[in-house]
Amino acid sequence: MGFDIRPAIAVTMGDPAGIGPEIIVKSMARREILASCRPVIIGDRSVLQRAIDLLAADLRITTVEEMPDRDPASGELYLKPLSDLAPQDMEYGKPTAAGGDAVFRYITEAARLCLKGEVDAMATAPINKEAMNAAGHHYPGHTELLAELTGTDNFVMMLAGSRLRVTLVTIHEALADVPRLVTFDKVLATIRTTNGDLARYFTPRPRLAVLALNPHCGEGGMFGNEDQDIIRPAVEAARSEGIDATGPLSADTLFHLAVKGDYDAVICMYHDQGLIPLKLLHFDDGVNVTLGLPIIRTSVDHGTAYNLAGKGIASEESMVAAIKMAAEMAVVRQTRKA
Ligand SMILES: NC(=O)c1ccc[n+]([C@@H]2O[C@H](COP(=O)([O-])OP(=O)(O)OC[C@H]3O[C@@H](n4cnc5c(N)ncnc54)[C@H](O)[C@@H]3O)[C@@H](O)[C@H]2O)c1
Ligand SMILES: N[C@H](C(=O)O)[C@H](O)COP(=O)(O)O
Repeated sequence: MGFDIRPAIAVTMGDPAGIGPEIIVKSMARREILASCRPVIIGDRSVLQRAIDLLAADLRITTVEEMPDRDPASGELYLKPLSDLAPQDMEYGKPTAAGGDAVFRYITEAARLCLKGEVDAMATAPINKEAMNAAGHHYPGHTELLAELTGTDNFVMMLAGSRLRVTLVTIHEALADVPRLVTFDKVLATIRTTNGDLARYFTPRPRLAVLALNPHCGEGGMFGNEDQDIIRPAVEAARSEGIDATGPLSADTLFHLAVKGDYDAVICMYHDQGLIPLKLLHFDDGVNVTLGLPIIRTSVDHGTAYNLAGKGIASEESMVAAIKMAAEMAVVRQTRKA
């Protein structure tokens, strides 16, 4: 049994100075979005209207307090307004603390709506983390903020495209800190969470590749001991729990095999180990998914792109893919419950 009506998806507007509002408007003009879900934007009326005007989109805003239990009419855009930004706080390419505070409220409200079951999932447009921190909200990104809001200890960042999925053991960390943060517990927790949520939403028995930290898996200790001393035991522990994990595997060749189809996801030790190959293949349509949360959250795989903001030329493909994936995950969850 699926939904009686399409799943409700809260779409947070992202940094008002970036491309978020315009890629949302472009996405909402796409037939496939309304065919898959009932979106409600959490954001700012003036900023959204500016994006509609910029793109000359045939859309009109309906302000809502609660998620309506009917599909929007053709061209109707549901907006839950949470800010009323002044002109100086919505200038293209100029992030401000007021904008950073607004995005914090959009994300917090979307998470609350998900936790209360008023919407089925959330999809986020890009934020500027520096602006959010300047407003006093000290989080490296959405992922860590949502983990705190939902009381989640074991959360994992996944970026996914049709050819490759990567998950990360460490996320927004200085590279110099990574070796210290790659611990047995963290690697094992990442494998478990990746396995659990991939099985729940994407593929019944995930085949997981676990990458080495060092070149050639440390070459017997010549280039580091983490692979043999930490990652290998964590993979063995996961295998003893019945998880189909293999590793540590040399990162340089592994992506070639994963893209050929040998693995359903690649577990990477640090941000750019995974995100460089992912964005190389899927910059246009990749989706960022936070695994391990009690709610469904997806996002674009790119940032605020200030160099494009206000020009109307930024691609909406990743936003479209993120909203559609959130809706698909909500349907899978609903079907499982029934
Ligand atoms: N999900 C998120 O909220 C998220 C993700 C990544 C980066 N960020 C934030 O965004 C800000 C800028 O980061 P950055 O410069 O590293 O990355 P960025 O993704 O904003 O820009 C990198 C390059 O990609 C281009 N680009 C990005 N999105 C595009 C799109 N939709 N269509 C066409 N071209 C696009 C930009 O023009 C730029 O040349 C930072 O504050 C960063 O923290 C947020
Ligand atoms: N690491 C992500 C990327 O490069 O796409 C990005 O920073 C998003 O992080 P949050 O989803 O935590 O904001």
